[in-house]
Formats: sequence, structure tokens, C-alpha cells
Amino acid sequence: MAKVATDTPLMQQHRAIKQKYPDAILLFRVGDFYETFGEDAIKASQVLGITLTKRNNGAASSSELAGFPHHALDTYLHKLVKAGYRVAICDQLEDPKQAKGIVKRGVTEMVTPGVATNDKLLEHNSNNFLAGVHFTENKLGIALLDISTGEFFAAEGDTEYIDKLLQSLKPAEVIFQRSSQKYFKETFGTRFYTYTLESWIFDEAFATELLLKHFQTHSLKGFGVENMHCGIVAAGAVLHYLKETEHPNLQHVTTIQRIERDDHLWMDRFTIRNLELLNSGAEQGNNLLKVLDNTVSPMGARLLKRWMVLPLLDIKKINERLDLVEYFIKETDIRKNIQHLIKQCGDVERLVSKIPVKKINPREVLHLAKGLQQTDQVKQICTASNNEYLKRLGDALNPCTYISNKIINEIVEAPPVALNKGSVIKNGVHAELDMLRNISSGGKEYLLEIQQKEAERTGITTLKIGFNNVFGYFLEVTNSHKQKAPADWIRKQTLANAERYITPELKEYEEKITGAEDKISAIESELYDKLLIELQDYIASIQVNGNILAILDCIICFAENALHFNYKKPDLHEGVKLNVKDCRHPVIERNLPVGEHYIANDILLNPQEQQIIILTGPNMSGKSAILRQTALITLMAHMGSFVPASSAYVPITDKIFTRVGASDNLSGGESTFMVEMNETASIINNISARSLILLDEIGRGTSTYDGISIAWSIVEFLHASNAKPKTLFATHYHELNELENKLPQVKNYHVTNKEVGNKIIFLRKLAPGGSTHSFGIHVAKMAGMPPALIERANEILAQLEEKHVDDEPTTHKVRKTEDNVKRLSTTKMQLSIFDAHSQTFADIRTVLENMDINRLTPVEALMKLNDIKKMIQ
Ligand SMILES: Nc1ncnc2c1ncn2[C@@H]1O[C@H](COP(=O)(O)OP(=O)(O)OP(=O)(O)O)[C@@H](O)[C@H]1O
Repeated sequence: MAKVATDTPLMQQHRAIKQKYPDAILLFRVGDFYETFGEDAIKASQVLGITLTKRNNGAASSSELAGFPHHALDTYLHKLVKAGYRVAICDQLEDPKQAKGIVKRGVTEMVTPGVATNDKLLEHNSNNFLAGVHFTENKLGIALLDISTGEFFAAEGDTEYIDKLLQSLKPAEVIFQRSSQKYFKETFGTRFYTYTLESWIFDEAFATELLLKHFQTHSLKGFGVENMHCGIVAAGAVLHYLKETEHPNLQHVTTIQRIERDDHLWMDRFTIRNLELLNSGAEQGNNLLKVLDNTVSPMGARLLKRWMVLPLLDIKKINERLDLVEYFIKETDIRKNIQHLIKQCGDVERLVSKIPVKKINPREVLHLAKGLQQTDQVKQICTASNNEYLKRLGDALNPCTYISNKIINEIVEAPPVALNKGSVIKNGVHAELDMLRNISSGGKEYLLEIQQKEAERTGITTLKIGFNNVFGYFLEVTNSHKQKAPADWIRKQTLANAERYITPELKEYEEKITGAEDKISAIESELYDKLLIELQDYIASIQVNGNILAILDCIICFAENALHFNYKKPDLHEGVKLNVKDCRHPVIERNLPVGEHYIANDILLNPQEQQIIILTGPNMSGKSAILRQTALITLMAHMGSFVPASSAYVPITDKIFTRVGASDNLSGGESTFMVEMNETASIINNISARSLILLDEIGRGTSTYDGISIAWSIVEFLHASNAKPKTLFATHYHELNELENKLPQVKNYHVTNKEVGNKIIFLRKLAPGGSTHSFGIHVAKMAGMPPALIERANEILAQLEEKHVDDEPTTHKVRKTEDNVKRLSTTKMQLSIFDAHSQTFADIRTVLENMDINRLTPVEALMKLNDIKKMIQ
């Protein structure tokens, strides 16, 4: 921080407070402004675009200064936090008028990305989690708390599991111990906003004590987390951090829930990314969440996101959801009524979290109360239904009748947002308040009487009564009448075209009115405060309501989706066979150009006869779509949603893995191929009989020969494994079709197309058998490559195809292809890479010739590859 002048008491006070928050921008309240000094001012002026000035303190050194009016806090705070700064808000802790000497100041809130409660900083359809991560040698713990809703979760497991939770729940801020900084970055990347704490905070006894104190219980058994040692430590760190950042009012954090790995269908981060669940690569916004999320409340939208990244494994619970979707499809009136009521309830979870910190305004309190009345109606509808699950949900709703009635009886029909902006409490609630109101309004009438009386007395017809903060009520006379002003008026102010006067009578009434108004506002605050204190007792119940309304919102959304998009109820079972008829891709089908229809396909995967499908077909024919729709249908079924198919027999699936060859998401300087191999290795080590694996052009990140070899051995491995995971493998290596003849549970399929003249028409139908060529050149032409280039490519292709290699073993084929390439290099357009490095090429050729690809393990293949790479270098 730049040196701050020390000679004024104000600056001394600033320095003392700033010392406690060295890594935050300190917004220092001075009068009606928030000021920043020194380096804080430089940063604030850059981020906020406000003027940077110098404050000169006479003999002492000068300091940079930048400030903004206090009422603009929300807007500027939002910008600072979004820019990645931690912001400490330092307020005046006493009324400056009452202060003796310098006004007392202190930090009342520290705002960081993970502990934001301000509506402007939050996205209504996303949780804003603060995550704590605790590292130990063999396990990691994680806790996630959304202070804006009160939701608190804990989990523990290996690095991969914690990574998956971090990637899918996307916390706004992650805290962990300082000593783990390097490890965190290496393990989870640099995309998270992080903050480190001292190691002593990550202690189980300390954490347990904090949690017990917070929940006011004697043990953590009731929450089911008592054995979750690492999770407890992480949760303790989160609570500690909230205390440190001046968030002591956490009464809305009423419980901590355990996230159990074995309760959910597992998808790692590559899969979540590849399946484009939450975000999509090319076309922004076209993801599964966007397509499925037709919820009507923010609570519903947030829950749907969680259901998507944490799909269920318990068949009973899934069926409960599916049956309720079916019920809602049939019962249109019930569905529409409940949906209409949920829509009106508002964001119950976020409203309730403002109660402990008293940041809930009168309008929101009334909204909450009306929401409770709507909840009561939802309850009536649910409990009267004949669906067991719906009855149970309805039974758990608590309309909190006493408090909702009280609020509706006490707060006016259209209250102002700010408590001090006028009348909030209804007449008839408080006798003294009513009386003071009479005085206040009567007093105002009396002022008008004075105006009339004085106007008649003086003959000044244009006489007006006005008010300002400096000398209160006054009589205003325009210059043309000022000579008529009587001697008993006291002149107070001269304006360009008028004079202002006060009279003793005016003063007397002014005091009466302002006295009454001050008292009115004091009584209103007191009554409102009381209401908030009473509301605190209902926080937990209202949160339960919020959660149930969110569940209903999601299930109704599934019913609406099923009706609008023709989704059908999946049949989940404990076996291993996957059989989907007329399967569609939920996202592509909704984004097709007008007039185009999605071509549905049947997918059958069964470890006994058809464990692995090798899928070939031209570029753009729809191979990836078939792979992804199989995974998406499985995932949607596990969320409890109906699926885009005419029927779906879906096995309970523990893991979905998808790997896309040569993905462009490079990290840590690894080569594309290395990333691809790492990702594939993690599948091979984690499969079970219940896993679904989708491999899309694995191996394409390297040369054709290596690619084929690796793809080949991966298929062999998956086929030979005891787990027998169901696998779809899309590839351009038609050589892999040979595997069907060697391995009984491998089946070839291709995506059909028709050649008309020199054009391809994609029929997009899945058919048995492999396809022979890829039409890559045709796609290049469609993409607008220069005609000369296309012509030359066709020429090369024709030469390569001259020798048919299709019926020969792969090893021979590779050699023949090499021969072709070698021959091509001597034709008119030289393939310069082979020419320039002919010796290297010859060496590589020898290595390849001596290699028996059929016997090579993936690791050996990698080592050979490495040798080849060295030769090139
Ligand atoms: N069944 C289908 N019905 C209608 N359109 C489809 C279908 N399948 C795919 N498409 C359209 O074709 C495009 C290409 O599909 P996809 O990416 O699956 O092809 P691909 O065979 O994997 O191509 P490549 O081999 O080049 O990766 C999709 O973006 C979609 O617009």
C-alpha cells in the first residue's frame, strides 16, 4: 500500500483498520461517501472508472483517493468482486451527530466471490458455493456452503472425486490450507478463485467444536457426517472463514448434508464437458441444461442443475420421480395449478437467508408471507392426490400459518422497499403509532392553514410553504411581493427571485410534526424488527418448503418436457442390457434448422452378445451424435426424467465415461495425444460391469498407424476385461472393423449415407456392418477448401486406393499404406516432409516394420511412439 498520511485522526483510523485487512480493498465510509485510499484507490479507480485524486495533508505525504456515493455501493461492490477483489466494507458505527471526536468505524462485512449475499452478485439460477478443501495423505475432504441459500454439503474421497465435485458444482471461491497451494493448482487447475488459510484451522477437533457450536448439538450423528473426518475439517474451515469475513449471522445454515459418492451415477469432468451438460464448446448456450431447464422458480433451476451433475443410482428413488412425472402428465389441472403457485412464491431460499442478517426488506417479507399462503395451497393439492410420493411431499410442507398471517395483518399491501421510506406497518396494529400518524397528517394540514391565513393577512396570493433540511419549514415570497412581508416574519434566505421567511408559529408546528415523524419511524422499526426476530424461528421450515417446491418444480418441468418434446418413460432395471428404440439427441433435435427432422436410431448394447460397437461412417454423418445421445438418455433416466426415445430399457449405470480423441482442451503443456491417452487410461482403471463407455475417435491425435494400434488394443482390452463394460467406439479407422471377426462381442455398425453424383446425402441411419471410406475430402470441399487442393487430395486418395488393402491383416496394411505414401512422394507434387527427412523416415520405417502391433500393449505402444518422436527431433 502507498504510504498514507498519518497526521489526521481519520487517516490514522483508516490505517489501523486497513492493517487488519491487508489483502482486501477497504471501502471506508466518510459521511455520504465510501472512500478508498492509496493502492486501494488506484485499483478501485481502474476497475470502477471513478476519478483518482490526491489527498494532500499539508506537511504529511499525499495519498491517492477515490470514492463514490454510499447509495451506489451495490453497483460498485458488484464490479469489484467480479474483478476478483476481496472487499472490506468499513461503516460508521455511530451517528456522527452524537460522536465525540472521531466517528467510530469498523468493518461490518467482507465480501468475496464465495461469500456474496447481495442480489447483484448472485445468479438466480445458480448456487454460489464457497468450498473448503482439506488435503490429507490418502483422502481429501470438501465442504460446500451457499450463504445465499443456507445449503451446506460435505463429502470426502480421492482426488478424482473431489475434482468432479469441484468441476460440476463450480464453487465461486475455494479455500484450503496455505501449504497446499502448489498441490491444489497442480491437481485442480487454475480456474478457481482461491484463498488460503493457515494450517491450524484445518484441525478436526477445532472443526468439530465449530460445527457443534453452530448447530447447537452434542454430536454430528444426526447429520450423518460424524465419520467423515476430512469432510468435517473442510466444513469447519468454511465456518471459520465466514466468521473471519464478518458473517456471524448464519442461523439459516440449519443443516449439513453428506454427498455420498456411491449414491450417484459417476461422470468425471471430461464426461461432463464432452457431453455438453452445462456448457458447450462451439455453440454457446446449446447444452443439456438449457434444453431441459423449463423450471419456473430459481430454486427449481438450481436443483435441476444439481440433479444433472449428481444423478441418482437408487432405482426406487428414480422410479418415485418417474412415476410422479407420469402422474403430472396425466393430471393436467393439478400440474398447472401447482406450477402456477410455485411461480408466485419467489426465491424462498434466498429470501430466507436474508432474515438473520436483517437484510430482508418489507416488500420481501410480504412476498415471503404470500409465498407461505401459496405453499399452503400447494400442500392442499398434494395431500389430496393419490400419488404416494406427492402426498409425502405435500405432508412435509409447512405453511407456517401463524407468522404468515401476522405479516399479512401487519404489513401494508404495497410496502416500500426501504423501511424508512414511509409507512410499512398497517393502521390498527399499534395504538401509539396510529395516534402519531394523526398528529403528523393533521400537522401538515395545519401548515396549509397557516399558509392560507398568512396569505390573506399579507395579501401575498402566491405565498408558498416549503421545506429544506437546513432550516425546516419556511414561507416563500417572490421578489415582486417581498415588500409586503410583515415585520414579525424572520428572513432566512435570499434567492435570485424569492425570499424565504420563518415564523414562530411555523417553528412550533414543525417541531411537533418532525417529532411525530421521528417517533413513527422508530416505532415502525421496532415492530418490523420484532417481526424479523419471530420469523427467525421459521427459517428451517421455510427452507424445507423451498426444497420441496424445487423438487415439484423439477418434476413438473420433466412432465412438461415429456409432453412438449415427446419424451417417454424409461424402464430402469438392475440388469446390464441397454436397449433404446428410436433414440434421439435431446439437444441437437431442438436446434435443427426449420423443416429438418432428427433421424432416430435404435441402440442395443449387451455384454453377452453386443458389448462393443465399432461405429464408422463419413464425417458429419452423425456418429458422435449417436454416442452422445446414448449417454444422455442414460443420464436423463437416472435424473428421473423421461427420455427422447420411443422406449428405453436402461440398466442402472454406475459410471459414464466419454473420451473424445485429440480434444482441443489442452492443459499444462501436455501434447494433445498425451492428454487423450491420460484420459483413456483413467477409464481403463475404473470400469465395472455397470459402466457405459463412449470413445469418439480415440487415437486420432497421433499418426494413423499409432492411432489404429492404440484404438485396436483398447478394444481388445475392454473386450477381454471381466467387467465387460458396454462400449460405443466411433472411429475413422475402418481397419478396426476387422475386430468383429476376431472378438465375439464386438459388432460393426455404420451410419448410412447415399452418394448422388459426387454428393453425399446423409441418411443418418444406423446399420450393421462397417463402412469403407470416410468422405473426408468431400467434407473438405463442402467447407470451402480451394478446388486445386481438393483435386490434388482426390488424386492422392485414388493412388492410395489403387492397392486394395481392405482384406489384409492390419500389419500388412500398414506396410502397404507406407509403400503407397513412399510412391506418392515421388510424384509431381512432392510430399516435402518425407523428402526433407528421408533418412529419418527410413529409420522410422524400420522401427515400424519390426513392430508386431498385434502383440503391443498400450504402454509399449506409447514408448515406441516416444522413440519415434525422438527420432524426428
Ligand atoms: N440423427 C440425426 N438427425 C439429424 N441431424 C443429425 C443427426 N445426427 C447428426 N446430425 C447433424 O449432423 C451434424 C454432425 O453430426 P456428428 O458430429 O455426430 O457427426 P460425426 O459423424 O461424428 O462427424 P465427424 O466424424 O466429422 O466427427 C450434427 O451437428 C447434427 O447437426
